[in-house]
Amino acid sequence: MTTGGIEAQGFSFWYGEKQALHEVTVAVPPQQITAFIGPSGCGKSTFLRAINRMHDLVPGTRHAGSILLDGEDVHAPGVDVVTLRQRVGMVFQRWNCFPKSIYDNVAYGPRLNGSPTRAELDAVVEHALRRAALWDEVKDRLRANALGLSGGQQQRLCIARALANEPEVLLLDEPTASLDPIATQHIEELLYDLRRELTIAIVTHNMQQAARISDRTAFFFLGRLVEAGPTQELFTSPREERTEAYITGRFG
Ligand SMILES: Nc1ncnc2c1ncn2[C@@H]1O[C@H](COP(=O)(O)OP(=O)(O)OP(=O)(O)O)[C@@H](O)[C@H]1O
Repeated sequence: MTTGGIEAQGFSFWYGEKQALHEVTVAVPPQQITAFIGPSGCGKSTFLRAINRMHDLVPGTRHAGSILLDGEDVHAPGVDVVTLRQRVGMVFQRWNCFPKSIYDNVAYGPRLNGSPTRAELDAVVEHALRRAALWDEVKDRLRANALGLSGGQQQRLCIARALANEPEVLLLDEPTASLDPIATQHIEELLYDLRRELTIAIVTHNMQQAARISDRTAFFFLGRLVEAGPTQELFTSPREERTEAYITGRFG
């Protein structure tokens, strides 16, 4: 049985000559939310994107070490990147809905992956929208253009689009940074519920958010993982001086 557990082992990453990550070793356990925090430019997004190989298309990048998904190296030869990205969904700060109907946004992945019947597709779309806590708001206008939804609704639609592929892992890169507090709260509640079924990793600049929703927190600084552990422990009794300085606002 697959669980979606992730383990990075001595993972380093370069953009050309620039080394962005230095031997990161960290676990992202299943059925939990893991938050990646740290000052700007410390490598959080680089690490998140490496998990589903978003860098494959960036020329001049390379890595060393490994990132294991269910014990298998995501960079191993023979790994099918399309399948990997179905298993590991990604949501960005700036929601990126397609200029299509709400229905077609969610149906996009399942249509790409097979030839579902209309009834099957209807069921997948409804299930994904329900899981993303959006169904009640859009069920009467599934044919309307997604770009007419509010920012918070579009972000939940992007989550529904990822969920329609039945991923094991959901990666979110500052998903609420462009949202107002109410829309942010909706997303946080949604992630909190989804964590029972998925492995969730979230990059956030908002330490209150990390403290509110995550089970574990990993603190990055200058491309290195400084420390990782249960969120409450990390925030109340960090082991490292640099972690304490960051969470108490002394830098960053
Ligand atoms: N495409 C790229 N080409 C070259 N360097 C890059 C590229 N993307 C990121 N970097 C560099 O890699 C380092 C890590 O960046 P990354 O975006 O992972 O940090 P971050 O912690 O997510 O920052 P932020 O919180 O500001 O998003 C930075 O020095 C950044 O300038």
